Amino acid sequence: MSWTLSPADVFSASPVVPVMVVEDAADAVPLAKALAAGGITVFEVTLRSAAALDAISAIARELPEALVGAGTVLNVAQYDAAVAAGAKFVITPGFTPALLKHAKAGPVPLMPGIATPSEAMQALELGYTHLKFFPAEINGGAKALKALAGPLPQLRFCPTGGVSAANARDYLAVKSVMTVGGSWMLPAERVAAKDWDGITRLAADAVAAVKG
Ligand SMILES: O=C(O)C(=O)C[C@H](O)[C@H](O)COP(=O)(O)O
Repeated sequence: MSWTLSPADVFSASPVVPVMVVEDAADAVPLAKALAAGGITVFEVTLRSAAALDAISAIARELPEALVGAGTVLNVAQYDAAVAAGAKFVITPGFTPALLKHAKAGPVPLMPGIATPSEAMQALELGYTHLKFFPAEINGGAKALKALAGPLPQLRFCPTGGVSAANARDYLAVKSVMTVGGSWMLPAERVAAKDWDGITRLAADAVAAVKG
């Protein structure tokens, strides 16, 4: 692999990764700046909106010291598009062998989503050790992840999906968990209202919550 960054660099850059859905590309930079003011400088922009690639480009350009990545990447074309837009890492909800083989030869790290031991083993077999546990809470939460990670100590995880200020520390207490992902610090209604100060407060609260 000739990735410019290691997955460990990404997972260790912040104890919490905000999962962003950006509907209007003009919101991308103010939203990223609001999160940065709250102490979070790693961003996962999901490719679930038409504005996502423009949002990634804008954040990469305006906040060069931050780490902006793409989420919800489902196939090789989206991996390539995310890289072209300036994504420094890629996260997926699940994986296909084709996508993992493609990303291995690509320039930026990919962290595949898994939910079962067999999926974790397949990802490991394909050379991937830093994985997203998704959807985390509905699959049994921190207890389930601890049990899953037990026989796979070489793996590291970012649980995402249902993570909140209330349970983030339970996940981070699991030895294999390096960071958690979630959208709780940027509720859609606050983004729609351009309540950047409110989002800064929620981001600061999230950082305080994960640190305990
Ligand atoms: O699209 C992806 O790749 C995802 O990561 C799915 C969800 O957007 C995150 O899991 C956030 O989930 P919540 O924090 O529960 O809102």
